[in-house]
Amino acid sequence: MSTYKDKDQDPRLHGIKTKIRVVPNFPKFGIMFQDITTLLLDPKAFKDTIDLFVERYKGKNISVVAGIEARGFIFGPPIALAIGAKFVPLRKPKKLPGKVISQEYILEYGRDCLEMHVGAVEAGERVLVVDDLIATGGTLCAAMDLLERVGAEVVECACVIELPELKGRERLNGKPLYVLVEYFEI
Ligand SMILES: O=P(O)(O)OC[C@H]1O[C@H](OP(=O)(O)OP(=O)(O)O)[C@H](O)[C@@H]1O
Ligand SMILES: Nc1ncnc2[nH]cnc12
Repeated sequence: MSTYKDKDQDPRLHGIKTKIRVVPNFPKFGIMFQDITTLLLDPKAFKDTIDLFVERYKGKNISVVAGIEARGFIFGPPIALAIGAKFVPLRKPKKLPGKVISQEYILEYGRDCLEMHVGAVEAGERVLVVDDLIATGGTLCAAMDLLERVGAEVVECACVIELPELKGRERLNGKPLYVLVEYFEI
């Protein structure tokens, strides 16, 4: 049996999790793909998602929301606008036109890399890192490494979904992670 478990009792969380479609065996056999495109089709559930993050981060003196390509680009910008922060895209290789710093990371199979424009984030800035999902945690780790290399302070990582069985949270070296829903395969 697979299921989502509520993080807390906020009734908006139930609506959000019912809108996430789980697609078995995509993109390969054995993966239970968490499809957030169905959440985006429901304006209330999408707005509730953004509102929950905004309620948590408003007034926390965060000047940067860093969103991870691709799905962090969906949730990050509305959060940034609502809390009065700038949005900084962390992109896959060779997409950003300016001077970049790069951080490689290990995936379950193979390697990938994230890049950030030099000068987009300054030393001492307080940053929220946003993505749709944490699985093994490799992507969020690379994002935090990039930001910390330029002297920024990562306040927290925020994701819509966590796959706790993959233990990604343990790879974050104690950095706080806030998620709205957890998905368990058993
Ligand atoms: O915790 P991890 O094991 O690192 O996995 C999480 C990452 O995987 C997915 O992105 P993906 O790499 O599939 O890229 P995409 O959003 O460009 O499709 C997801 O959107 C996260 O960014
Ligand atoms: N199960 C999953 N669903 C969606 N995106 C993912 N990225 C890594 N694992 C994933």
